[in-house]
Amino acid sequence: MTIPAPAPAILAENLRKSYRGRRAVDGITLSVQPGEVMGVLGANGAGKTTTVEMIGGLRTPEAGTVRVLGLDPRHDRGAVRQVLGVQLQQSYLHGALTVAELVDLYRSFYPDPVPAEELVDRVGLGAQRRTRFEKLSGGQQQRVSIALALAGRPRVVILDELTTGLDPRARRRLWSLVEQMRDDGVTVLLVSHAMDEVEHLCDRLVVLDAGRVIARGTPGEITSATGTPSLEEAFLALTGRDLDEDDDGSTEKSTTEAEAH
Ligand SMILES: Nc1ncnc2c1ncn2[C@@H]1O[C@H](COP(=O)(O)OP(=O)(O)OP(=O)(O)O)[C@@H](O)[C@H]1O
Repeated sequence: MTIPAPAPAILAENLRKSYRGRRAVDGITLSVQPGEVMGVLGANGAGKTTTVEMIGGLRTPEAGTVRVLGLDPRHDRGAVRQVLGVQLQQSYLHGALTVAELVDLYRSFYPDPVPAEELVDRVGLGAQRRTRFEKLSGGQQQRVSIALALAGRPRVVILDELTTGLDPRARRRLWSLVEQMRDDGVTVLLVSHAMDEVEHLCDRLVVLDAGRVIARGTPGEITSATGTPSLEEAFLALTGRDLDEDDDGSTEKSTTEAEAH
């Protein structure tokens, strides 16, 4: 007897989105299995944030479908909010509120939230509980937005640029947090620029370039498919640019899918 594969925790098919007539996301399909940590890697402007915002129901796709645990984030908003936690790149949080007030506010959205103290301690902000959000450092603000994404015990989490701008100790702390999520069976979609982060945390990844998936697989599968010794060199070989270079869509590039499996 064959055991059927579990339904994907995230399924996005043929997503498209343009801004002022220019395609930012051009037919992206990805699926993430329950409990998997999936990386979304790409240079600046490759379409990573637009993709995960569509998956999170924060942006409306021009075409394509999204399901999170079988739910449509745009039509089943209430139900999706109970199972999905989103940490966004830009923070829309109210600067005058303290960490404790923000945590209390977000906890109030859920029937069985994580206790406030545990949430704040998990991201290492116990000492900043009474500090206003606007007075925190960039890294501390990022950690608040992660704590808020975890407030409702989500089964699926989207993390956009988890550790950008953080010092090495803060990065390691957040990596442990993601490892803990994985141990708890949480599905994670992780947008990143950082090769070491993706290699360390992700079971599989998609590489985006100019709004398309140009490679997918485990970090090992992608490096061996490109015949390169490291993920960084695989990325260079696939895109012809390094991760700090902007993707302004004006350069010529391969649009062939280098599927690693
Ligand atoms: N609100 C917007 N209005 C107009 N253009 C946008 C908007 N958001 C994104 N874009 C453009 O769409 C393209 C993809 O942007 P997106 O933010 O999705 O890429 P990204 O891979 O997340 O980049 P980064 O790593 O810099 O965050 C870029 O060319 C960007 O300039």
